[in-house]
Amino acid sequence: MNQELIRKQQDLTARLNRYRHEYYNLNAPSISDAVYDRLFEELQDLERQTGIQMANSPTSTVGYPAISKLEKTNHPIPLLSLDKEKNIVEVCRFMGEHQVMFMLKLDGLTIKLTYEGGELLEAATRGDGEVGEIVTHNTRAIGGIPAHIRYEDRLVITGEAFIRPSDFEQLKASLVDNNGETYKNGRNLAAGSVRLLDAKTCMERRLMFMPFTVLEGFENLPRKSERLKELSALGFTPCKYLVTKRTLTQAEAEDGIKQLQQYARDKDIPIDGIVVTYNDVAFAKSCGRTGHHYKDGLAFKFEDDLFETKLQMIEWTPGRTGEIAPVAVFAPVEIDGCEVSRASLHNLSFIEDLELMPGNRILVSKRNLIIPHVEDNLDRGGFVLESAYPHRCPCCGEPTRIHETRGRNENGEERTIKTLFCDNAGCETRKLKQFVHFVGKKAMNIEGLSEATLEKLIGRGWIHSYLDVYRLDQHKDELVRMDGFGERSWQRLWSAIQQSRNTTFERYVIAMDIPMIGNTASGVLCQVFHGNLDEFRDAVYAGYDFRQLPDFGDTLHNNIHEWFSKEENFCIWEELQMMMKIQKPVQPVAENNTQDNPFAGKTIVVTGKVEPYTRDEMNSLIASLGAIAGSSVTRKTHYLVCGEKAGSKLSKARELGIPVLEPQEFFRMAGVA
Ligand SMILES: NC(=O)c1ccc[n+]([C@@H]2O[C@H](COP(=O)([O-])OP(=O)(O)OC[C@H]3O[C@@H](n4cnc5c(N)ncnc54)[C@H](O)[C@@H]3O)[C@@H](O)[C@H]2O)c1
Ligand SMILES: [Zn+2]
Repeated sequence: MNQELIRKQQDLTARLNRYRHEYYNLNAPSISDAVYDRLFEELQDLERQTGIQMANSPTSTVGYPAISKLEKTNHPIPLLSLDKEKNIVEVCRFMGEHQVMFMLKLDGLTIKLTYEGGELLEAATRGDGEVGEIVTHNTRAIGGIPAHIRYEDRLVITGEAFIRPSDFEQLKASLVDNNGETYKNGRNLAAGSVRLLDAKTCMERRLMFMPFTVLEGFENLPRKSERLKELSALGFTPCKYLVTKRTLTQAEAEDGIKQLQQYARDKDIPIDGIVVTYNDVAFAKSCGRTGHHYKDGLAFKFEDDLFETKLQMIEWTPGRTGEIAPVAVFAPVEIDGCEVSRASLHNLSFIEDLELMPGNRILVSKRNLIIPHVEDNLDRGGFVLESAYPHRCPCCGEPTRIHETRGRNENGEERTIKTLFCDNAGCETRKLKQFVHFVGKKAMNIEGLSEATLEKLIGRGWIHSYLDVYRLDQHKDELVRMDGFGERSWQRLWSAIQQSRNTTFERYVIAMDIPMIGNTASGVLCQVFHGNLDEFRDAVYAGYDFRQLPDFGDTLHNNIHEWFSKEENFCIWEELQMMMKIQKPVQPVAENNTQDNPFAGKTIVVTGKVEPYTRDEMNSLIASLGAIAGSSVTRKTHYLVCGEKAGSKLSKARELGIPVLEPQEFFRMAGVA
């Protein structure tokens, strides 16, 4: 047993160290802070049980050794982390009768500033607490750092460089991290920016600095809060804090925390907790330290939304493409007042990565407060892929197959993704789901054909193919005698079926269920092929390259060609059309326009405000010119129409050498001015 615990401890130490490298050096973490913190606690537990602590354990070291081209500097007074606490009762116990400061726990990157003779000598990051990186060159690019101060003695302060949440929202649209992905949060962007070699780029990141501790200087003042307050007069903006005047009740402590949280929201300051620290400098010093933190303070972290539970089983259900989707079934947990006991596991690779087996303790969250998600497995080890999935389809019993595709995982990294398939075209569940899609709102839109009704109709053998839906009247007599069905239901259903014959290019294409062709893609196809299904089909057989269309890539291109290459698909495509009346596209292509305007067949992207038009109106105008309205600037874009307050699309177009048109010029060329 002990051996097993030690193995687990070593695995977890190695994993957490990998996460630290991603977080501190690459500024691109692959797991959330909440999950990191839970694994950290798990490791602390294991260390207590085994009585062993590795020299490189994250529980006894700070940050991570920095690897970068930046020069290094020593911290004679080590810069440590903070002990974490989620329980307010523990926070009150920690405070005891001491005077404490409640402070914002700023969420950015810690910087230490050293001044001598009133001049800024050096700015450095925390690094591993003993050795940090010199980032003095970037101080001019960070708001809130005075270069000269009216204080002649040596002054050393620590504080946080951060990006305001509202600034981050704007910046993230145009920036990517080390992996070429958009930044997940402002802390990663702030950390990446402070450590840039080039101050000019750093300047664009709108960083702010707020000091929270005076390490050296103002030695005559006995309290931390007094020393911090002095910094205001020198031109700094100290971190917001409250000082206790007497011992607080739990309710008062909670109230203080709420006040600070509200303050941070109002002032647009990013925080990930509240710091509680003894105010008396001499007493604080006497508290000592561990390898990880000083004992004079702690970080109260807001209750995260991770829930520990036990995985009971993995349920597998075939869908309409034949893909068999895994769902985790776990012991119910209450999240935001709802009981949750199931979460999608996406695919086989997701299960493999988490090494999930029934009986494991797992961490579950609700992402964006809606979708339950399995974040991590606390009991890894002993996983065997072969026993993780059913070798026969749970619906039809035919052998399953593992399908491998190149794709991206949750963090956007490219990798092989394994999915489980049932290839049996007659597999009942699969067929049922296909029909559900076929009659759905975006496809043929037949009201009254619920999944339950479809299941009955398929079960009685009345519908095998889509065509059978339109021949249901052959079974009318039996149908009206079916449970819960009657003459009136039949009339309603039959009239809905008849109405659905009057349909559009887009609906028809969606109903055919070509993988990944939904609303947007079918809309583009409708425009390009003038709402004409035959024109589209002919183009496919003539080898049309769909990659030239906006937002179409290799996958969509291949999906279309693959779909049409199957004879049974082609038959349905042709036969079903005979039962349909395809309406002309809503935006009729202005024939005379297409001939003599230069935009026919071109892809046009609009950015910024083009008064007095809304974006939708601009897109309709583009469509009426026989052109395609793209949503992002790529190499396939022909023109960018650039209105007021243009953003990153403009720089992208310039980078790619794509012609940029002023709105007036665009209207003139289009002949609508
Ligand atoms: N997602 C990941 O992969 C990953 C990896 C490593 C670390 N992390 C996150 O980082 C945390 C540990 O990192 P850490 O030790 O760098 O930071 P921390 O979250 O433990 O906080 C300690 C730091 O907070 C700063 N701070 C901000 N405001 C302060 C104030 N008012 N007073 C004092 N200090 C203040 C200080 O620099 C201090 O060093 C973890 O809890 C986790 O959330 C995440
Ligand atoms: Zn099957």
